[in-house]
Amino acid sequence: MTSTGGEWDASQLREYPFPLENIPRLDVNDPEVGRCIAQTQPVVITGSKLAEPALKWNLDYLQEHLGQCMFNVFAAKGTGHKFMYYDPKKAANCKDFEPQMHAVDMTFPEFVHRFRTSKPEDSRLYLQQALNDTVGTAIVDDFVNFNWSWVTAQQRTHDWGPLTSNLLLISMEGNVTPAHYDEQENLFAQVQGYKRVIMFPPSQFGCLYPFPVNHPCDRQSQVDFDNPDYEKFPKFRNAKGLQAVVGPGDVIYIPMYWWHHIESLLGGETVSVTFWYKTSRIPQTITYPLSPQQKVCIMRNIEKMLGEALKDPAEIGSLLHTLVQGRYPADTRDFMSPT
Ligand SMILES: O=C(O)CCC(=O)C(=O)O
Ligand SMILES: [Fe+2]
Repeated sequence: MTSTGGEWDASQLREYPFPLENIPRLDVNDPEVGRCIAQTQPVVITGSKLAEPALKWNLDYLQEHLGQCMFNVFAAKGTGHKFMYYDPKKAANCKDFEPQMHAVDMTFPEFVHRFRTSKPEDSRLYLQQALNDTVGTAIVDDFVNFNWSWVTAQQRTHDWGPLTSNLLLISMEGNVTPAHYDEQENLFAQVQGYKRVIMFPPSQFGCLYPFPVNHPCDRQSQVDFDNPDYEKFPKFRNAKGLQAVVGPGDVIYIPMYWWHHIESLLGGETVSVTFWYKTSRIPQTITYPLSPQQKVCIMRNIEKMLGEALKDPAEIGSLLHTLVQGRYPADTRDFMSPT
């Protein structure tokens, strides 16, 4: 992959053991964009002007225009660079769980000060704050001037549900959001700096070994991409990804249930804004075989149902093993194909 304008170079990209192909990069007026979204295939969209008023959102501008509210900031554990999300509500399910980051909420000027004076031995920071009406009037003015007509047309064309939130992400260079999938459609607008996005389709669920649904790290891969444990996660050898580098003005479509790993490249802070939409309504006719997305949804529901039925998440694994071992090999076609 090469940089289009020389703003980043390939030496900044971390090295991983899996093969990568490029995500298509298309102009907003290219009809192929609509086809990619309709087929839930990732695509980088240029020229949409989705978050154009935010292209000036560097730290100085934001400090001047953001309100005095407290912001959600995460600090990575130790000197680590990974920001693995976890659900504090599920932490009670795992007595030995040790989060890899913790929340350190602060005002924006405090964040900027810590950001600018940070030394290599300090914890890295990552601000992840929902854009709402407490963020200051100048920012609300910019927000109102986003290209809502384009994004709402996408929502309508693809029969998505309501917009649920816009997350403002301000990252230090070199921070990594490890591979995970979300349960919403995402038009992710890059406004400052460059991010590398690596994605894997939902069909690679088995290669990426997500944590159990009742674990605080639900939806996150258990595989450490920097040091994969192939004994524990042998199918990670079969993982094959797609990648793109997004810069100011680019929008990348991250379809629901698609795995994504995101690195902030070197060159100062990176700023992004997400547009998360609920997925489309249940189709009136279901076609078989089901899609990999539908199968992920079924697996999640089975895990949730077992958790509720057993009233103890620790019992789910042994029940599932008893259900499968010696009974259901990976391919049951030999003895279960209908005539
Ligand atoms: O940009 C990042 O670091 C993470 C963003 C992400 O996971 C998302 O938008 O769903
Ligand atoms: Fe995500």
